Formats: sequence, C-alpha cells, structure tokens
Amino acid sequence: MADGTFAGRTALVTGAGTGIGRAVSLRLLALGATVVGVGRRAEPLAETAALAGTDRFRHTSLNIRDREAADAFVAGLGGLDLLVNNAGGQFVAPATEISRRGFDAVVDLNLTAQAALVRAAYPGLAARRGRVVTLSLSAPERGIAGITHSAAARAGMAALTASLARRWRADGISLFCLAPGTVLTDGVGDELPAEVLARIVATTPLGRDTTLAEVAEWVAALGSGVADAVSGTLFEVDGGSGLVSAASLMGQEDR
Ligand SMILES: CCCCC/C=C/C(=O)SCCNC(=O)CCNC(=O)[C@H](O)C(C)(C)COP(=O)(O)OP(=O)(O)OC[C@H]1O[C@@H](n2cnc3c(N)ncnc32)[C@H](O)[C@@H]1OP(=O)(O)O
Ligand SMILES: NC(=O)C1=CN([C@@H]2O[C@H](COP(=O)(O)OP(=O)(O)OC[C@H]3O[C@@H](n4cnc5c(N)ncnc54)[C@H](OP(=O)(O)O)[C@@H]3O)[C@@H](O)[C@H]2O)C=CC1
Repeated sequence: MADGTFAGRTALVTGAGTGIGRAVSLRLLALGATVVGVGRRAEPLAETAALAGTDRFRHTSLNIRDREAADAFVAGLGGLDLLVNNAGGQFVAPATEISRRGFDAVVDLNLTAQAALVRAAYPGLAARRGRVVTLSLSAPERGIAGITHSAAARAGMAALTASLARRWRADGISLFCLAPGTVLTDGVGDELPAEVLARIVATTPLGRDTTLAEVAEWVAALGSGVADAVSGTLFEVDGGSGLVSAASLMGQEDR
C-alpha cells in the first residue's frame, strides 16, 4: 500500500491491544489513518499507543459484548471509513463438553456482538462509503471439530457479511471476511499447546504460518477500496490450511 493511502480516514479496530489487532492498527497508522482502538484491558491498548507514537491512535476500554456501551461508543464516533471486527476467539473443547454458557459466550463474542457493532456503525459507514473487515476462520461452513461453537458463529458472520453486502452496496459500503491461517500470536499460543501449533503449521500446504505483516496488509488493502469490485466475500489467506482437516489437527475428530 502506498504511503498516505489512509490519510484523512478513520478506522475502528477492536482488540487493538494485542496480536492481529495491534499489527493492523500500526499498519493503518503508518498509512496515515486515525485509528480508534478498543479492547477490554487498558494496559495492552496503552502499549499499542506507545508503539504507535502518534496522537492519531486513540484508545478506550470497551467490552464489545456490552451492547449498550458498544452502541453508544460507536454512535459517538460519527463518520467511519473502516471497521475492523477483530476481537474474537474461543476455547478448544469437544462439542459434548461445551456447556450452554460456554456456547453462548463464544457465539456472543464471534457473531452477536460483532453483528451489533456492524449495525451500530452503519450510519457512520454510510456517511463515508466505508468498509468492514471481519477476522474469521478458514472455511467455517465446512465445520471445525474442536471449536464447533466458533465455527458456527464465524459461518454466521460470513453469511451476515454476504447478506449485508447485497443491500449496503447501494450505500457504497463493502464488507469482507478475512481468514488467516495460523498466526503465531500470544493469543493463539494461550489457546493451543506449542506442539499442536507446530503440527498445524507443518501440515499447512504452504508449510508455514501466516505472518502478522501479511494479515495487516490484507486488512489495509481490503479497507482501502482496492477490492471494492467484490463485496460479501470471505478471503482465505491461510497457506491452504483450510484445505486440511482442522479436526484431525486438533485431535477432536471423534467428538
Ligand atoms: C485449527 C484451529 C485454529 C484456531 C485458530 C484460531 C485462533 C484464534 O482464535 S486466536 C485468539 C485467541 N484468543 C482466544 O481465543 C481467547 C478468547 N476467549 C475468550 O475471549 C473467552 O474465554 C470466551 C469468550 C471464550 C469466554 O468468555 P467469558 O464469557 O468471560 O467466559 P467465562 O469464563 O465466564 O465462561 C463462560 C462459560 O464458558 C465455559 N468455558 C470457558 N473456557 C472453557 C474451556 N476451556 N473449556 C470448557 N468450557 C469453557 C465456562 O466454563 C463457562 O461455562 P459454565 O461453566 O457452564 O458457566
Ligand atoms: N492467531 C490466529 O492464528 C488466528 C486468529 N484469528 C482471529 O483473529 C482475531 C485476533 O486474534 P489474535 O490476535 O491471534 O488473538 P488475541 O487473543 O491476541 O486477540 C483478541 C483480542 O480481542 C480482544 N477482545 C476479546 N474479547 C473482547 C471483548 N469482549 N471486547 C473487546 N475486546 C475483546 C482482546 O483484548 P482484551 O482481552 O483486552 O479484551 C484481544 O486484544 C480473533 O478473532 C481470532 O479468532 C483467526 C484465525 C487465526
């Protein structure tokens, strides 16, 4: 992306204090954007701010699952050029061991709360002919044993993205999902043991992880408008890992 691509543009990045959200925020800032970063914890956001070293990064503690707070916050932003729906995640467990509350928590985080953010951002996005990029998982509609709750939620978000793309095209709004392969963040390291992660990376057809820089560049590109000839699409930038059974990788195939 060329320097200054995002000059004068404002992006909201959820989960901006860590991993992918931090890398995306720093890339957008480098391209000239004003970035509003949110997450539940203040400390990681402050660390991103220190790394950014610019007052174009504004940050606030916000739990996106707190619907009233999230709606009010997004409404207060006004015009919005880009929403990066990055805050998300799950826990690995056999489907039969996921409690009702556990299922609901993961679906709330990865579908309901994200959808509500997109809805809340609609007036601001329409005012700027903006874009939405939602971080997802590869081929969720094919199923991912071990994280069945998350696969269901991500497939729902992909369907919502496609549905809204049809209608919101008239407002000049484009929406995308981006599914990276394994990105070696602290977050994924907390979720999966190192040997499982190493096995997943080794069996990825491309034979490597997806780098933070690659994910950040893809988000920036989709957010910039270069892909506006399409909308509603889920892009798998995963080295082919979506072609390999996540079930067998995670040892959850029988549950
Ligand atoms: C091939 C696979 C590749 C996968 C690639 C994906 C990578 C990533 O996604 S990287 C992101 C990494 N970070 C995360 O995933 C962390 C995300 N986790 C969370 O944000 C939260 O843990 C949560 C949303 C999943 C749950 O939040 P919260 O509502 O605060 O949860 P509670 O602690 O109140 O628990 C609610 C409910 O869930 C049950 N539960 C929680 N953890 C587990 C677990 N490990 N196993 C089973 N059940 C779990 C918990 O027990 C509660 O249920 P009840 O006990 O019935 O009350
Ligand atoms: N790393 C990987 O291999 C892959 C990751 N992804 C997806 O990419 C996204 C980012 O992943 P990654 O950077 O690796 O993981 P992280 O765990 O580092 O990122 C999750 C971020 O979301 C924030 N967050 C979580 N829950 C909430 C909430 N309720 N409200 C506000 N913020 C919240 C967290 O901050 P805080 O705790 O302070 O709220 C954290 O900054 C996730 O959606 C993940 O599922 C997809 C495919 C692969």
